[in-house]
Amino acid sequence: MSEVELLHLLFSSTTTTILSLLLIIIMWYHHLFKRKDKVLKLPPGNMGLPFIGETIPYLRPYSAITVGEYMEKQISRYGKIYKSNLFGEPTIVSADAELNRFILQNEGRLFECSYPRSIGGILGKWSMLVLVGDMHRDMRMISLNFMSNTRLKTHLLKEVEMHTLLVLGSWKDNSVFSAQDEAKKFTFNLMARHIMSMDPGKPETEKLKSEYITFMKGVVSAPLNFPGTAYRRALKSRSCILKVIEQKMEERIEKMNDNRTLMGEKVVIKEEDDLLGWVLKHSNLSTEQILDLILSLLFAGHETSSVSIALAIYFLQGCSKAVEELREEHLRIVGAKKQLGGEVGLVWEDYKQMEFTQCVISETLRLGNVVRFVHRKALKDVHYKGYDIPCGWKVLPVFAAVHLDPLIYDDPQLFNPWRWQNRSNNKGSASLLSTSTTVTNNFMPFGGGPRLCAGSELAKMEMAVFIHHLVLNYNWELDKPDHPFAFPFVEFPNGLPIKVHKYHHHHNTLTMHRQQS
Ligand code: HEM
Repeated sequence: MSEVELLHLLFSSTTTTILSLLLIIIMWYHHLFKRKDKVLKLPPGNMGLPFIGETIPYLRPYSAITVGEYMEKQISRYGKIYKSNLFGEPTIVSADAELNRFILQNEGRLFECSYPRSIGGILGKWSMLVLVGDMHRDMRMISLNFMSNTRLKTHLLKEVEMHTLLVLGSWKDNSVFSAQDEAKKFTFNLMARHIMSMDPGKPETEKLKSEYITFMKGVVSAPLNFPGTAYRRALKSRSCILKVIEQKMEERIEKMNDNRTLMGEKVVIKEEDDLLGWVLKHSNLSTEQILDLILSLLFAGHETSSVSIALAIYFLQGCSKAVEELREEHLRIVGAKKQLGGEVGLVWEDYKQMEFTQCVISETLRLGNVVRFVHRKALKDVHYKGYDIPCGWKVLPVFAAVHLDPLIYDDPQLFNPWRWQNRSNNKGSASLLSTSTTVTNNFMPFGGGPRLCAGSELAKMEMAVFIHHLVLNYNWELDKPDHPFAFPFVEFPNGLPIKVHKYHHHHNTLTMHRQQS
C-alpha cells in the first residue's frame, strides 16, 4: 500500500469514527429528551446544546434586582414553567409561585434536595445542603436547637449587638471603605464566636476568615479540579479550614475531660456554650460529620446574611425617606429605654418594636434575592398544571422570579418597604417575626417546607440590630458607583464603597455603649 493510500485510509477511518460518535451522541440525546416528549406532556422549552444545554446563558451575570434578560425571554416565550437543560441535566425551571410552594412542601415525597455534585465535594458529604432523609433531619434538629427563639432571646441578641458595635464602632468620621467587607466581618465574627467561641481579631480567627474567602470563590466557581483553578484552591482551603475546626475540637474534648477530673474535687470550669460543645456533649455524630456540619454552618450562616446587610445599606442610601422613618422608630426605642433607666443594650421587647425595620428587611430580601433558586429533583413522575415532570429530572424553583413578578408585587423593581405595612393592601405579604406565614405565601427568601432556612430568625435579627445602630450613628453615601449583580450568587463587584459621616443626636448609641462599658 502506498503512503498516500495509507493516509487516505487513516483519514477516512478517523472521519468514520468521528461521524459514528456524533451519531451516537445525537441518538442518545434524541432518546433522552425527544422520546419522552411524545409520551409525556413536558412543559415547553429549549434543551439547548447537547451536554452543556443552556447553562452558559443561564449563569451569565445580571442585575440582582431583575431575573436577567435570559430568563425574562424564556418566561415570555414559554410561560412560567419551562423545560431546559442546565448543569448537564434535563431540568424544569419554575417561576410559578404555586409550583414553587408545591415543590418545597413535597420534599422527600415527590421531590428531593439535589445540589450539583461539586457542592458536595466542597461542602462535604455530611453538609446539610447535600443530606436527605433521616440524616438531614438529625442535623437539622441540631441546627434548629441551636438557633431556637429561646437562644435568640437569651444569648444571640446580646452577641449580635456586641459584634455590630465592634464593627460600627471602628468606622471613622468621613472615612471610605467597602461596606460589603464590613458586613462580612460582622457576620463571620458572629458565627465563629457562636459556633466555636473564636474571638474576633485573634490570629486563628483571622486565618480562618481568609481561608473562607478562598473557599467561597471555589464554592461558586466551575467545578474544575485542575491545578490553578479556583475550585482546586478552594478544596485546599477546605482542608485548612477542617484542620482549624479539628484542632478546636481536640482542645475542647481535652477541656471537657479536664472538667470531669476536676469535678471530682468539686471544681467546675465553665464550658463554652457554643455549637461545638453542644454537638460533642449531646450528639452521636462522628468527627467527620461534626467537621462538615460546622464548616457548612459557618458557610450558610455568614455569606447570605452579610450580602443581605450590604443590600440593605445599598437600597437605603437610595431611599432617604426610609432612613428617616427608620431613625424615628429607633430613636423612639432608645428614648423609651432611657426614660425607664434600664439596660443600655437591646432586649427582646426592643426588638419586637422594630416594625418598620422588619418591612425594610422584607423588602431588601424580596428585591435583592440573596438565594435566587434552589436545586431539587423529582422522585416520581409528577403531574402539575397539565404538565408532566418526569422522575429523575432536576427542578429549579426560582424564588427571585416570583419576588419580581409584577402580577404579585406592584412596581416590583422599586424599593418600597411600605408595601409590607398594610398586609390587606398587598398581593404578597410578610409578617413580623414569623416564619410560618413566609412558607404559605409568595414570599420565600428563606425557602420553605422541611428545609426552610434554619437561621432565618437569626438572619432577620442580625439585619435589624445592624440597621438600628447604623441609622442611629451614621449617614452614608456611595463613594463610587456600584450595583448588586447575580453571578447567580449576589455580590457587589466594587465591594460597595461607602463614605460615612457621624450622625449627631442625643441618643448616640455608640457613645452610650462606650460610656457604660
Ligand atoms: C438573609 C440571610 C439568609 C438567607 C436569604 C438564607 C436562605 C436560605 C435558603 C433559601 C435555604 C434553603 C436551601 C434549600 O432549600 O435548598 C437555607 C437553608 C439553610 N440556612 Fe439559610 N439563609 C440565610 C441565613 C442563614 C443563617 C444566618 C444561618 C445560620 C447558621 C443559616 C443556616 C441555614 C441552614 C442550616 C440551612 C439548611 C436547612 C436545611 O436543609 O434543613 N441561614 N437558607
